[in-house]
Amino acid sequence: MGEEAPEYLLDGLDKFSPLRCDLESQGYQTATTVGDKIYVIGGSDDGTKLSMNVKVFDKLTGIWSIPTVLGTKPVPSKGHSAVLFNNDRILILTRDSPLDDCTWFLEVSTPFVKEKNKILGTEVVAWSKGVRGDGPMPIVISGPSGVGKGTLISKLMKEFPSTFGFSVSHTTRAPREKEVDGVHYHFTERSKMEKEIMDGKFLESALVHGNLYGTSIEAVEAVTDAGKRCILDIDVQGARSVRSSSLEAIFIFICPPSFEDLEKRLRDRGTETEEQVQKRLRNAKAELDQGKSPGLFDHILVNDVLETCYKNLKKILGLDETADALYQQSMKNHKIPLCYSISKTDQKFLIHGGSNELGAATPTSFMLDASLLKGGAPGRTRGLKIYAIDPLTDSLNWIEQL
Ligand SMILES: Nc1nc2c(ncn2[C@@H]2O[C@H](COP(=O)(O)OP(=O)(O)O)[C@@H](O)[C@H]2O)c(=O)[nH]1
Ligand SMILES: Nc1ncnc2c1ncn2[C@@H]1O[C@H](COP(=O)(O)OP(=O)(O)O)[C@@H](O)[C@H]1O
Repeated sequence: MGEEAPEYLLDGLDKFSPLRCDLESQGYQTATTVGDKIYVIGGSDDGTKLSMNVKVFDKLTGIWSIPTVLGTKPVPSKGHSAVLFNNDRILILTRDSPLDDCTWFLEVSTPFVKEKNKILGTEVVAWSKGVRGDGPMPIVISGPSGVGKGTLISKLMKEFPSTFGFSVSHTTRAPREKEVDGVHYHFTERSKMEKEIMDGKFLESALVHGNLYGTSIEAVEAVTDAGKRCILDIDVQGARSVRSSSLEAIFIFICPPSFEDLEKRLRDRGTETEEQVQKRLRNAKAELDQGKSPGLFDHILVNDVLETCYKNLKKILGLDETADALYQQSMKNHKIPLCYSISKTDQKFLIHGGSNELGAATPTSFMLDASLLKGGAPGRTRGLKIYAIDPLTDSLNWIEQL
């Protein structure tokens, strides 16, 4: 049978009891030891719900520090459990939370965190939300200026408004006439954006046609937090950066039927000066070459007749969402109980919610299978499986895979 998971509550901090009292009074809840460090998580915001702030105690130096926290932390809950997982991240299970919002990972020494650590020169931790199965992967769409990326994305968002969400990039270029700040782009100052890039807030950034463009981690998370599948419209350099990051995505490159068509579309759009058009056409040649780089794009679509290209795009994205909608519903209907015990066997966790007061067929115990995890910060941690346990037999008899 499985080992009992240690109680990663503040009891682990006996040695530092004055600090422990202080931490308790501030609402800190769990302390997890990873190597020479203790990660203390919690914090009270309004007295009823507990927040997810992080403090780190270095056992070697005896110094507490507040790390740089990347990614969006879980919303305040009525409490949480913390269990070390794979020695590089802490599994956080929030109490009294719907199944689609209960599993989080605080990454403390994953490759992403180590890289950011090196760049920023400070202690870094990163939040990543756990999602079941493969989850819908973000979609990266690239292609030269004027090829029709925006047009295709708008069609998709219009036809499937609750399925897709657009990752709103930051840019230092000036807004076009009909562009709205925060909707099409976050229009920003160069120095401000450069500082935010240095602070690790961006998933990727690139200089394109003389301006700085970039995808913030927050932009991608805002879409996934809304339960939508994220679409990124970024240039080939950005696609390359995302490809080499730990964010798993589907990469699609859009080509024009001919260079002449591209030029005509760009001019007819009428949003650029002649000088800018010339620059974009010059860059288009290199982009079209790079689009063919082996292993970079999963799919190449020619946007000749718009409707045909759109149909092919939908085919690639496998737009049968019925099964997913049913699944999402069941994830919302089931909840991790307020009180539970948690035990761990290899990479599986048994969350035992005790007796079911209603005596009804509502599961209060669950099994979380984390043996096939992939991804992680700066994106979601995918591959989780959650099973509800039959409350009538209270045995390891999975009634359904949620
Ligand atoms: N790397 C990167 N490229 C971006 C981002 N946002 C937009 N782009 C790319 O920047 C280029 C110029 O975009 P834009 O100024 O809107 O012009 P348009 O493509 O002609 O409509 C396009 O190739 C976009 O795909 C971003 O966040 N990161
Ligand atoms: N298949 C197509 N045939 C003809 N014109 C198109 C097609 N797709 C897009 N367009 C037009 O080309 C111009 C550029 O498209 P847009 O979506 O802005 O490109 P991008 O976002 O790639 O820069 C727009 O005026 C758009 O209406």
